[in-house]
Amino acid sequence: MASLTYDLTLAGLSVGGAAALTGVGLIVTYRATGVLNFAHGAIAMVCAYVLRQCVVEWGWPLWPAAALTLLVLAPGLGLVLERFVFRPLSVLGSDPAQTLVASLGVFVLLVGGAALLWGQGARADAPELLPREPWAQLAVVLALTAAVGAVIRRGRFGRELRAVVDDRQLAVLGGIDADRVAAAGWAFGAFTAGVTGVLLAPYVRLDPYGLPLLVMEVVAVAVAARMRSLPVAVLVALGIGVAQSQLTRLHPSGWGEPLVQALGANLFVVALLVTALVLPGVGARDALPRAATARLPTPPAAWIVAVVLFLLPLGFAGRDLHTAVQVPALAVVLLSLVVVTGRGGQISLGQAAYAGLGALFTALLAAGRFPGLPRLPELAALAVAVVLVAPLGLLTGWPAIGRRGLALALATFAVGVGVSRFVFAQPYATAGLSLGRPAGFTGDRAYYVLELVVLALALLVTAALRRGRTGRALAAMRDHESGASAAGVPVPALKLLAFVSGAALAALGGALLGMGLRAFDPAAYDPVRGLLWFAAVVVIGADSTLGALLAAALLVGLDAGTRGGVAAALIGVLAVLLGRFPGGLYEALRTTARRLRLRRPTALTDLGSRVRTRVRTRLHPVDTRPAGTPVAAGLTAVTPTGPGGAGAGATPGREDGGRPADGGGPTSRPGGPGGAAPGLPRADVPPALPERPGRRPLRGRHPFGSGPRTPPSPGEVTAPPPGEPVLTARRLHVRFGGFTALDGVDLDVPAGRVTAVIGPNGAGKSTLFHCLAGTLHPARGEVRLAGRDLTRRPAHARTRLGIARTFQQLAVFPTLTVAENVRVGSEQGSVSDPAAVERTLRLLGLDGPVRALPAAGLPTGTLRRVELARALAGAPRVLLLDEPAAGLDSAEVAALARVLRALAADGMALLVVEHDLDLVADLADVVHVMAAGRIVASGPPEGVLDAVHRGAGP
Ligand SMILES: Nc1ncnc2c1ncn2[C@@H]1O[C@H](COP(=O)(O)OP(=O)(O)OP(=O)(O)O)[C@@H](O)[C@H]1O
Repeated sequence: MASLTYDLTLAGLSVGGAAALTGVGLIVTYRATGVLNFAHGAIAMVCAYVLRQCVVEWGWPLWPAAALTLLVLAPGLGLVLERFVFRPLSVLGSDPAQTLVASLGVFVLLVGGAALLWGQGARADAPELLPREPWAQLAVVLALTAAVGAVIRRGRFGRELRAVVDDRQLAVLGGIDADRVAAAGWAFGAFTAGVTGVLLAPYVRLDPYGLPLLVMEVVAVAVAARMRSLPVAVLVALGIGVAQSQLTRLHPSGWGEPLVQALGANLFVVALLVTALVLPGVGARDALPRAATARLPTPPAAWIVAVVLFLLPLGFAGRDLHTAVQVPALAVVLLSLVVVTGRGGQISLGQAAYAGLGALFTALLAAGRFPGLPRLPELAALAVAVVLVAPLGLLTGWPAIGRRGLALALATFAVGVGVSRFVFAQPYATAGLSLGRPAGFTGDRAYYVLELVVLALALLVTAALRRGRTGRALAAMRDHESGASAAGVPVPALKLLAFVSGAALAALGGALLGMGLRAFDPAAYDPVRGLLWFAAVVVIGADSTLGALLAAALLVGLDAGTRGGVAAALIGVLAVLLGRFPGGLYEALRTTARRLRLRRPTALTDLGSRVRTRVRTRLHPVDTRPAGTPVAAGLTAVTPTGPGGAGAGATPGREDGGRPADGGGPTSRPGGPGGAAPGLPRADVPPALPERPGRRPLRGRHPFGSGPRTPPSPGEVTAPPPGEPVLTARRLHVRFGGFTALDGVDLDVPAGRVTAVIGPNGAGKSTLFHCLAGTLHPARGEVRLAGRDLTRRPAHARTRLGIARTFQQLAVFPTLTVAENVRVGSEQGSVSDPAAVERTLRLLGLDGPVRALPAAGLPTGTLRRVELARALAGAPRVLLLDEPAAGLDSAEVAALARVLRALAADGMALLVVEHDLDLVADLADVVHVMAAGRIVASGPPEGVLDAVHRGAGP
């Protein structure tokens, strides 16, 4: 027994050593470049294949071949990837999620390339570099770890590496060559990948799909070490390796046996699930790259072409038709990614798991083997399977609530691998399972017709999820998650909806795929397929249904028409280049076509431009903008000016009757009383706003007056009269670790007043703001809206109850138009008033041509107005503004101040956190001064600001 323990420990150390090497390589690359290299396993596989090629095929001696593979090829591959893939991305200033897609692209490219070069079959003759007992391998691992640790801790390179990791830009300013550091990181990471591949290949299957996946399964080791500590990674790897091999000694009887066997073979996968789903995520702030989710309008002609192309196979016969049967099924699977990733902006690398579960459940139901359910005909089995798999979408939807970017990629990848290893690969679930086609559709042609019908239904579902209120809310969530929350979008519920509907669609497509092949084939739902499908949808245009159809046709058609692996290689190349063509392949083609058209003006385009110029002249009779001026900059000319419009002196007076209402005092700004400010509307007071002071707000009434009144819904908060606190905070305490950021703060935000909070950096203003907005929950204390306790309510719920906010860093939804941005705000608010959008657009001078423009690329001044309009469209009672003047010029600030004063005069409670004391003096009725987490002075602006100016304040 003792010798068995010893042997198993040795075997475990051997596996753990390879895993440790992977962990060390991943950590070094991540620390040097910020990239979690999903292609690590693929590099390992390529190196193993090259060594085998040299030794077995060409008969080279082992050690020179190994030296060439590990010391030249592997680091060279790393350098090439750094120079041609990842450095251009970092030069383009891309976000980390872009590099994630690129590294998936490299993975897919290398896997596809290997399949092309060496075929898809497994090789059992990989040369052994080191003896079978693990000591030599362990020595290599420990020596490498110690050397890397010493270099990082002591050498000059280590200092540079730490500087680059801490702050790349600062390091570059300090004279460090960050590219050199990144190149070294990539070269070393690729070297460790090569060593791992070469050491593992003789003991596992060497094939293009299996080995890379095996290597990536041990990513848990690096994640457990928080992508930092090399010793932790090595210890965790060795520990799991030994535990996994010791598990093989256990042989419980009954139902536990297959479970223990599965655990014994897959403990690294369990670790991956735990680290990805339970531990807090690494790199959790990255979103999906904008390029991957750009807005893609599809011309109707493209749809006609697609319909014709999808009908064509009905004229095929034999093998061609049999192959074509896979296309609609795969298209349905890819549509699931359009919903989850394209529209919802959520990374999902585990869709293959849902597709496979759809096929497996259908097969089990049709065979009468599904526990607790009778045998069902195929079509009924398909429908029930979809219903059963849909809630399993929570497996990835739930982690998505708190995770983004890399952390979400890892979580969804973990689910994909977990389902594959613990369900699809287990004989108890899949042994002897066949999957027939529905009666009446057994022939390929009839089955293809059935698939087309299902595809049409799936397209309708996808379209419904991408249009209207849900579609806009999903796009808002994709574009700016906290902005969407602030607009009242229930982000967690929406994420669950996206993943659940995505799982249902994937299950539907997966089951069709299985029926097409007349078998449940686990390999068809391998996690590597999940990565390939994700990359395919992203590169072709994630938010395009047509893109999904095209991707399906490409993936099936290319592999069938050429050698297996071509489609993967092509998708990989495109994913690697994704940073170069924003919006994906389809958008790149459209842009190129547009440019070509622009270069060759025709009589028709001349005529078109003349007509457009005439229309514009009529719309902008006094528009003297120079060519190229953004449309928004000319809005002043088309802004309607109703009673009280056109500015001068129209700003309502104050109840306090104190300071001049229109900036006439020493704090007044350029732009003048009522003067038109560029970028902000001349109509600084909305047409429907009251001109008399102190108008009392009406319950359920839109702040801009004349719109239809909606009766208050049950539970809706009633606004108190002006001057009375609407929003109150009592005894707020917030601690960050050992640091007290808020120390018993009390605050009242009264109706019809502008309340300002000022203070030095770090005083706690933003923390207080977050507590009021619901993005932070205080440890103690309470927040109430008109007496109603909101302390534990999330941000979107507070918005729905009447608290709107804007952000210091603009929170707009770039892929939505200006009008759609505002609609998102109106649709989630407590008062559902369709006219609110129009009135709000008019109020902020956004009702001209700019309303139809996507927000992306508009000037900051316009975007500030869009954000404010979005906040106002939900008819809030309280408006929280975080540094609203950030990024505006002084004329825009003056115009903004006029709008805000008008809102307060209409009864709204405004809270402004602001550094600009001139604006505070101009705008506020009450000023609170914060210092060290407390409110240290309060009062009217004159007294408080004078004290601050004299230095008596904090
Ligand atoms: N998430 C956090 N973790 C740790 N400390 C934090 C966190 N957020 C804020 N702090 C600390 O709490 C204190 C108050 O921060 P806060 O951002 O509220 O100040 P502020 O008055 O808004 O400053 P500024 O005007 O610079 O934005 C600061 O010392 C800040 O470093």
